[in-house]
Amino acid sequence: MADQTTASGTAVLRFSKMHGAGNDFVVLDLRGGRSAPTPQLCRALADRHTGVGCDQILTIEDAPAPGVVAAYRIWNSDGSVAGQCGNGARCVAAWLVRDGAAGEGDFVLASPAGRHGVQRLDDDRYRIAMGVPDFDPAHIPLTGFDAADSYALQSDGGTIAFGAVSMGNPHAVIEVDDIDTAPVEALGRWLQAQPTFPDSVNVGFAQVTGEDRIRLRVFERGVGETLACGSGACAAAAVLRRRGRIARRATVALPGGDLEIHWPDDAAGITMAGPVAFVFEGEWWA
Ligand SMILES: N[C@H](CCC[C@H](N)C(=O)O)C(=O)O
Repeated sequence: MADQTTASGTAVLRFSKMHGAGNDFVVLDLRGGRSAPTPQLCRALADRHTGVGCDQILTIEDAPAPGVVAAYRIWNSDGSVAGQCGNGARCVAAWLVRDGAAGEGDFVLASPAGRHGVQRLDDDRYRIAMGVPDFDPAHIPLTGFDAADSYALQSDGGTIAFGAVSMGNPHAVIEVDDIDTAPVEALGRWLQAQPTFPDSVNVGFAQVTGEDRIRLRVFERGVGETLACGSGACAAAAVLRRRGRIARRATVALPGGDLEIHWPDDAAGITMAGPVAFVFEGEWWA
């Protein structure tokens, strides 16, 4: 997988460090058929003491079909595979524009969650078509329940009510009165450990502050709490919209920044717009 070796023969892997609203990534260009990173390499790259440090590793890979500029895949900092990454999609888009691979105008990316239209809004802001939210429990996956707008589980501390949806990755959404006092880590870990989520789950804590505004914190699968979660913002907006709690356009305010979500109608895909940033380029000496 190395790009080159040092004079002493050490394998060198070039990477870009980027973030979208504080959700940070190590980006690897694997086009040309270079092999995917192992879970061990992902954990090493993600380590915030002995590695580069990131929430997820994003790989840029050869386009799977004409009309698609490139594909991307996602690994969490614990080495597990993720099916979607909204903030990461914006960073991949910006990376391809800077690389010259995306040409002018809008373009299409492929991910494990499907195809995604990309609109460049300006140098550091992109809109991604994130697909249609999937509420079918079998697709989340969520076991032991029929499809509903809200589910309930019994915990030692009482009943936990949540919504659930897939954006290509599993999300639970818990509506709270104040995200600043929500038990994000404790309840996030507890819900992730429930057998009802056989693939674990990303857990969003959402506070509705207006018909077009949500405050959100996300305890992510395979990472922990992140400063932002793009698919989590889409999931929270979809769950709360279906309950009639918010309008079809909403600003989702996360600790790392705001994302603009639009879900034109229930059968349509959700678009998510937000910032991207390049932080540095580097060489990883394996
Ligand atoms: N931060 C990402 C989500 C990563 C999801 C990952 N934690 C998973 O296992 O599904 C985002 O911006 O959508």
